[in-house]
Amino acid sequence: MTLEFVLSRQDHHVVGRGVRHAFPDIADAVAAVRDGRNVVGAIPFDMSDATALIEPEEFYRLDGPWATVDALPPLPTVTVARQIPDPSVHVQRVRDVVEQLKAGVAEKIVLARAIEVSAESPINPVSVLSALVSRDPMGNGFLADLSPAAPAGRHIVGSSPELLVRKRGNIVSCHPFAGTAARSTDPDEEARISAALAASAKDQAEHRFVVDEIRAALTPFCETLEVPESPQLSSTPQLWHLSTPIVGTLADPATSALDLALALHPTAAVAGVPRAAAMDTIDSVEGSRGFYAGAVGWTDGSGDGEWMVTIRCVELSADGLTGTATAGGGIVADSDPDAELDETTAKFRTVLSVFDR
Ligand SMILES: C=C(O[C@H]1C=CC=C(C(=O)O)[C@@H]1O)C(=O)O
Repeated sequence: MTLEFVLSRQDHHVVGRGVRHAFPDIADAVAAVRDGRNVVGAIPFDMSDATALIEPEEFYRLDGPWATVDALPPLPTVTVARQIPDPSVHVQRVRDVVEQLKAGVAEKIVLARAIEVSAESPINPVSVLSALVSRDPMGNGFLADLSPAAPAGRHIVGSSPELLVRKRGNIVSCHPFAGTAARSTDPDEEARISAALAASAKDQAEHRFVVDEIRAALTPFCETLEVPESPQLSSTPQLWHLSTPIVGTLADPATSALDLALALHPTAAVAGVPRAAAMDTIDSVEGSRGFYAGAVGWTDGSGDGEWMVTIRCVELSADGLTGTATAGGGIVADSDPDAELDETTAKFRTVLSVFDR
């Protein structure tokens, strides 16, 4: 049976194989969960686009991060075919957005850019997933077949550190990330970089927008909600981030993880504040984001589930010969456009480094 879906975390992983039913329309997926069916897959950034959600034929959850015993094809060499847009255009876009923010159009807007790579032989999505999970001490990784959203055969694969929402029984948790600094191999530099990130007023502001928005979105669902006053430092192999673990108890335990994901998505970690103004700017500046900056995850027939923010990822074409990685960063009024370009470059390393020779 084909592998349609994997979500790997440090303590467990979920796999979906085969397609019993595809849900290009999110409302059908929500109804399926209410009927006690398992739903897995990917939700696009723009909810008016088709979703890539399915009820798999086989659904299982096991302890520990995902790993495979199958022999996988090695990853091919890739070359950068295109940058979308050219890096200088991205810098100019950030400059323009900073001016808009200063003029009061919005308070925060997340801008992204893409790198398209060409491969000499097909990139196997499972090989990418395997490389990503084995390199991440947190065991984070995801793979989703995007066929339900057509055209068939595309996959999105990545390693996101950002938990959009998890629901177990009546406990709901979120772990938003926003505010970034590239890591160093030098321990003294590492200490300096992480301390500077924790002390950065610009990054703290960027982060606060996300936490405030999540608090507001979760409050109507919760009996209790614990939101720490200030963020903590979290790391991935490439980056330092500010992050805030949020935990609540649900007023109605029948609220599913998918219901909660839809109430939260897209957060200000990928869109901005106010959301509508940010989405308008993103749409007019970048065009469609597809599944980047969406949500990827699962909800089982009991309503429990887990959804990650779809970042640090690459979308693979159906023939596997092209991969498009996308990375973005939150822009606020005092953002530095050149630093924002560097930040996206550092974020691309998560997925593009798997092709390094
Ligand atoms: C939008 C992305 O990252 C988000 C998550 C963590 C830090 C972010 C930042 O510092 O801007 C972004 O909000 C991305 O990786 O493409």
